[in-house]
Amino acid sequence: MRMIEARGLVQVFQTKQGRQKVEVRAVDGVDLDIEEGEVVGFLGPNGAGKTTTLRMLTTLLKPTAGTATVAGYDVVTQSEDVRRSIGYVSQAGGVSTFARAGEEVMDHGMLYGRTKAEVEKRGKELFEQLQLDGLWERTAKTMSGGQKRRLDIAMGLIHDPSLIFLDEPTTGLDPQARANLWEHIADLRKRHGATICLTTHYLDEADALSDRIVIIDRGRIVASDTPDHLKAAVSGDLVDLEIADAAHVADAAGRLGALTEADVVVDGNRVSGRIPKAGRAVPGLLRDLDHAGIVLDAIEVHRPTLDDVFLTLTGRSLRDAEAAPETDVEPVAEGSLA
Ligand SMILES: Nc1ncnc2c1ncn2[C@@H]1O[C@H](COP(=O)(O)OP(=O)(O)OP(=O)(O)O)[C@@H](O)[C@H]1O
Repeated sequence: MRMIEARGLVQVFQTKQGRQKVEVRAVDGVDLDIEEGEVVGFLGPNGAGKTTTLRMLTTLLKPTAGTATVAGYDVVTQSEDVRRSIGYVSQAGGVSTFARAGEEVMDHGMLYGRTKAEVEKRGKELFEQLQLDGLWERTAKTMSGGQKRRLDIAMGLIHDPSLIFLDEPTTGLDPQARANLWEHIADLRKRHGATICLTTHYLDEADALSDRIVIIDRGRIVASDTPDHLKAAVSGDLVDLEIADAAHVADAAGRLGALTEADVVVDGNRVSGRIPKAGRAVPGLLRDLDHAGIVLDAIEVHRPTLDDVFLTLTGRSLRDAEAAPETDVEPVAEGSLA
């Protein structure tokens, strides 16, 4: 079953910049098809439009233009049905600081029409699966960042949704808590066959969790494929040679250059270049260098990263795009359905 189908989704915010009214096209024509059981990571720099896309798909924001069905229901005309079918964990999280964790999760489940007995059973299962055992009676105020985030996820799952939206699930967590949460997210799919959409600006997170990565930049989808295909399609592997004798550097650069259409970079005794399928090409290169009497001090081969992919697609590195200053805008209106 197709869980998400979006065509031409657009979100325009009316904002003020000083006295002037300006329009921000936060999402600018997004088409998207997501099948049941897929884990899809939306990757892009701050302000790319990831959260806004998610808010339209979760019915929190009415699209300015375009259409979308989620779990088979239209996000505008059947928003109640969409909401019943999905779990949504926002960037800010949904748990209040002072309520007892177990009670709050149960209350949330009962909002979806589940009985007290059902939500208690399901809630306790989730606490165990998400390593929150012992915290049922505790308030979120006394929990660590990682525990709070896992509690947010328990809230998002209490009504057994088959489609889950996680907005930046691990932002602000330390590396260990992030790795732990990744395991839980991977487990959700394994145990429940859930379809998961998550947004992130962490390359390693998108890579580790997603079957498919949707790269978003300036409100548009610039690529959508498996992490391996994305990396293979847009850039070769980086081969970095350190030449023992400086007199051989130019010769080595020529031999590496014969394997690639990309530029070869020479820096002192180091020669590097991107070549497609390095695993296959490097043995031949080493034999060639050896026959020519060129001795290497070192060789390193790096698979392309998602940052290389982003750079090839947009001309900017994800890190530079993140660092770009945000325009200071004040929202005037948004087409909220809530
Ligand atoms: N309510 C709003 N009013 C005006 N502009 C908005 C509003 N919400 C978002 N924007 C703008 O829309 C653009 C997309 O924002 P969005 O939050 O969707 O990006 P994002 O990719 O999720 O980034 P982040 O990783 O920072 O959450 C940004 O330029 C943002 O400033």
